[in-house]
Amino acid sequence: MPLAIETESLRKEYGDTVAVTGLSLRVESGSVYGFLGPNGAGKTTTMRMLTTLTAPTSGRARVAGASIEDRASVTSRIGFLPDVPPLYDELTAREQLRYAGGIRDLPAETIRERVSALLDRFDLSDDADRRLGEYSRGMRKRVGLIQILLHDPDVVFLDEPTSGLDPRSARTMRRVIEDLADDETTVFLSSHLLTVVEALADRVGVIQDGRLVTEGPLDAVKREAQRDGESEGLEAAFLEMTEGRSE
Ligand SMILES: Nc1ncnc2c1ncn2[C@@H]1O[C@H](COP(=O)(O)OP(=O)(O)OP(=O)(O)O)[C@@H](O)[C@H]1O
Repeated sequence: MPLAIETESLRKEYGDTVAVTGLSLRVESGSVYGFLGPNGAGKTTTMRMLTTLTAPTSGRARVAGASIEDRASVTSRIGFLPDVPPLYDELTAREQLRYAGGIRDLPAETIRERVSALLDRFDLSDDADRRLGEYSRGMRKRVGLIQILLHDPDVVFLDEPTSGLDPRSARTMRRVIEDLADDETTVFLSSHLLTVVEALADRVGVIQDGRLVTEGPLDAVKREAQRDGESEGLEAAFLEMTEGRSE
């Protein structure tokens, strides 16, 4: 299996704070990788390094076949949905998406077709000509997601994709993530919502205090937790593996 993401001893310092250290990860193409950790563990920093938004202090990484030092190659092959999607309140969803397609240098006809098709798929066609300032949080997440799918990326990074969504919108988001994986898109999914990761991920990594404390297929991580713990499930695994180390 080719690798969609490969990192070697990635480290990021902010002044005296070590946000991420010794991070070595391998994510297979077409898989869904769940990246779990409590607040401040280093999830966002990792995603920002892998999406070339911030440079590591040391270490190396390749994403979608290119080094993260080669910003243009990486960004042309990936999409990144941050926790709060970057949208212009004064634009309508359709205007925002056409603008985003233009930044990607997509042909106008491709933009028109893909924007319409994706608005339809995400149930936003009826609201496409309303201003984003009037959109709910869930609707904004969906527009943010369409925005990063316009150029048909090989790898998508989703930071807390279901946070703040009602159950119905969260279910839609989970279905979209499944569809992406079915289409061979690699999904790197960061969340502290264990249910999301448990439902979707092939492999999981648990990060705590900037370090990867466990990594592997979902079943193996669960088994590891069951050997030590009393209760079942990834939530128990997660709590076991993060709580013990924060003292
Ligand atoms: N720009 C920055 N300047 C200084 N410190 C930072 C910066 N970004 C992150 N940090 C610090 O790095 C550590 C990791 O933060 P990060 O945002 O990556 O964690 P996280 O796992 O994404 O947390 P959350 O779930 O709360 O978003 C924290 O101690 C944080 O305070």
